[in-house]
Amino acid sequence: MNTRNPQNVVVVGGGTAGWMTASYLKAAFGDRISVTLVESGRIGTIGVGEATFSDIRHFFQFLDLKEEDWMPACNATYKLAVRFEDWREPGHHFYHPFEQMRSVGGFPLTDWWLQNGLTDRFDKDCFVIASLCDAGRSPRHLDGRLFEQDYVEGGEEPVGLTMSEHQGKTQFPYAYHFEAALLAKYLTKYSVDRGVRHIVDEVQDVRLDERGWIDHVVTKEHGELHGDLFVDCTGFRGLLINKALGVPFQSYQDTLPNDSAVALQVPLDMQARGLRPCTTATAQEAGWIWTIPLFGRIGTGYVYAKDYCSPEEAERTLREFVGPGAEDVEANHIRMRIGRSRESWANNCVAIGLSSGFVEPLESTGIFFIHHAIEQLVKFFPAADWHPKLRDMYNSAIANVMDGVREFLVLHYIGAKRDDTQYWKDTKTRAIPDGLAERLERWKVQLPDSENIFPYYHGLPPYSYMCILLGGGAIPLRPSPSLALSDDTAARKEFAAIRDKARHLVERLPAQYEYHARLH
Ligand SMILES: Cc1cc2nc3c(=O)[nH]c(=O)nc-3n(C[C@H](O)[C@H](O)[C@H](O)COP(=O)(O)OP(=O)(O)OC[C@H]3O[C@@H](n4cnc5c(N)ncnc54)[C@H](O)[C@@H]3O)c2cc1C
Ligand SMILES: N[C@@H](Cc1c[nH]c2cc(Cl)ccc12)C(=O)O
Repeated sequence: MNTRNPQNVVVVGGGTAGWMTASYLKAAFGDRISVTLVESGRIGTIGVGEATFSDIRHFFQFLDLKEEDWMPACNATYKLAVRFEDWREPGHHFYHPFEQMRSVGGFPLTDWWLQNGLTDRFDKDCFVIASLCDAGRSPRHLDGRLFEQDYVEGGEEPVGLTMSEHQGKTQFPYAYHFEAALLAKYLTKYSVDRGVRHIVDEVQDVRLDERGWIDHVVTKEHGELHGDLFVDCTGFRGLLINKALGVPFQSYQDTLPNDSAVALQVPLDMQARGLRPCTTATAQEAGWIWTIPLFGRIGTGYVYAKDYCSPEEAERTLREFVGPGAEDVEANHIRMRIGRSRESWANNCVAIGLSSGFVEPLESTGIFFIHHAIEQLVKFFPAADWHPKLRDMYNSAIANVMDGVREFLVLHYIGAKRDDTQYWKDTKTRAIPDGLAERLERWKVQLPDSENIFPYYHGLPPYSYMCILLGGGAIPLRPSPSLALSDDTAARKEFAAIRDKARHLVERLPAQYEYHARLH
């Protein structure tokens, strides 16, 4: 048995994963551990404009960072939803918002909507946020007050819980868009100020001891770096976990074929164009394009499967989609490794970020995976005996989160009615993950609920599944038969209350640009 006190942590990699890990570990354990972060000055990071889950606010709270400090430093904006365009048919859009589903008489409002909705827009009938997004509103008034929701700011939200403990309690109404490279820079200062040793150098070799545990890494200019716990944040390379320790990578490519992306950062006049308070995912012939509105620019990119589209074609499509403004901007072509390392923690190495795993950025889950992994690392942090059960529980939690998200993403493709190209036709006949086929049959007669979705914590509540099913339009759905026999007065009242509230808020809330122009 190993008896190495895991107090000296070496983080290899200085992307979002590396700096989020270093800063969080310091915030959690202070000077009771030492943290060294080594990052290459030559090998770049995957720093595109990024979108998050709302849970990321717990990360910032844990580090005691305030929106007014970190947001301007990272060109950050609020994200109220993901807007899906053209997934059902050209010109159609729907939202997946950060807003809890109301229920009436024990049935979700979407069930009542299937029975007898006010309009043909489930999202506008059931969520206030859909109207705020269509109208480009900010979730805060100019004096900083959050618009009134089931989540009441300054209320009773417990602090110090992990994301999984928060799930299902309240739903915070927004997440963020920010520039990942700027956040990494911001967290570098935070970490170094709190004692993280920062080394800019390249790791050239990883030396194992006789049991196959990492003894030290060898750098080009700083010699050997010894540690007890090594965190692999080297991105798609997986330098420690895959290359040195030989942990196999399990691809998700059979069910999620998108393996490439081309990205652009386009400076735009937001004052003239306005600022959408959501991420947009626009379906394309061989994938989809993300549009992430940052303050002063948009981050945009085409995610596609190279079996169906060449990089040149993808770049051309993206540039046409963006229109004027991107002519002088250089495109960043990225090959994505889709899937996960079979184990993210092996011996004394924990992989966090892209080295642990990645699914395409369709629901902005990359940073959520990182945040979740760090919380789990703190929860299962080893003692001197490195009890293998702690490692096993960590590995199960990470595998479940990724496998669950994979299912949710696959649903986007089989649930989308679009089938006008070979790419979209093939989305309807491709293999799907074990378990999903059976769940789909259930959802056709009963909308997703906590009992019939992927059975382990993976960040997504049942209502998220409802949005994708109702918005995509390919899967035939029906209301619970019981509703036809029930009095729908209360449901009608709820639909009317949502419509009135949305109208009231659209009139009173400032435009997203106006709010952010004050903040920045
Ligand atoms: C196209 C695309 C779009 C995405 N969009 C989103 C999104 O909207 N929302 C979201 O949450 N996530 C998104 N992600 C995921 C997100 O970008 C990553 O999860 C996040 O940036 C973390 O990356 P990382 O730190 O693991 O790796 P990287 O950013 O690749 O960083 C790797 C680090 O390792 C260092 N390194 C590598 N080798 C060595 C070596 N030998 N020695 C020393 N250092 C080394 C590099 O210098 C670098 O600092 C997206 C990813 C892709 C590919
Ligand atoms: N707990 C996550 C999950 C979530 C709930 N609603 C949404 C909406 C979107 Cl667009 C993504 C993610 C989510 C969270 O609150 O962030």
